[in-house]
Amino acid sequence: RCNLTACSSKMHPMWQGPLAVPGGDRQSPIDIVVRKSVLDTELKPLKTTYDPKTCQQIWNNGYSFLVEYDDTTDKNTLKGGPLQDTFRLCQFHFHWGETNDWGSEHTVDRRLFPAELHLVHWNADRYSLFEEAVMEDNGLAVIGVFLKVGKRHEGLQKLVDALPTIRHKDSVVEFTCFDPGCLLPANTDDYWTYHGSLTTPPLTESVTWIVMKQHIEVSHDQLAVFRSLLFTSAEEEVQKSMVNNFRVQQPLRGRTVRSSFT
Ligand SMILES: NS(=O)(=O)c1ccc(C(=O)O)c(S(=O)(=O)NCCc2ccccc2)c1
Ligand SMILES: [Zn+2]
Repeated sequence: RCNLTACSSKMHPMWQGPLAVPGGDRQSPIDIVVRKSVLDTELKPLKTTYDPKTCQQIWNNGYSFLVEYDDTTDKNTLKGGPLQDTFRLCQFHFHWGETNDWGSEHTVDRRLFPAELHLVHWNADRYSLFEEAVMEDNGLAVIGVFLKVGKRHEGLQKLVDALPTIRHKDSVVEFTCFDPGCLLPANTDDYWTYHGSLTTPPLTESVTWIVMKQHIEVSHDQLAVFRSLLFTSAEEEVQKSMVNNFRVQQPLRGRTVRSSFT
């Protein structure tokens, strides 16, 4: 519901995105230069409430795979942190590389991670639909969590087991009882936050980004299953592995990245 793919571009998956984006001075992702981030003591701890029963489906949109939630009630909310309003979870998805050497969208002091999780929320205090919020200043709040290769993530396995059933673009399967909270790191009090954009078309500058300092660990094998997905639909003759579905870092353009920790 919250994901009518805005447009699937034929260009290489590593989004360059349209060169001239309206405004274009708050694009994402960015490199987070730790020593240039500014401690903001007003930043509160994040408050997330997620109800696993509102998980609806998992699908391959030809760019990533999305796990979608019922966002017609306030069952899955994000509050606090840098946010003034209550935001509702619409979906979460990942970005990853063809090898463990790269794959994340944000970097920390130029350090790349093998993958990055994005939990997409929209401002339900000000807007009635995701589609409205996505076009508005601060209409969205996305939590970013870096993935590192290490021990197997038990909570992720249910999702990994569903991926072979959505190998091709536009395939959807019912997916229920999944708690997105299990994908957050133990410490959600330490994060960086800045004003940016979607990293996929329409690249709208409507996102308050909240990037977790602490990463989560997944196993090599779990990440390998991400790479078994395809960008292409079943009918296409040439099948292309879904890898490197990240956008390159964008200029900071004078923005300040705030930190909730020293
Ligand atoms: N990396 S990111 O968090 O910026 C992001 C990536 C993918 C998508 C997506 O919908 O595919 C999304 S989305 O769920 O926000 N949808 C954006 C496309 C869209 C625009 C307007 C209406 C519906 C969908 C966000
Ligand atoms: Zn994303």
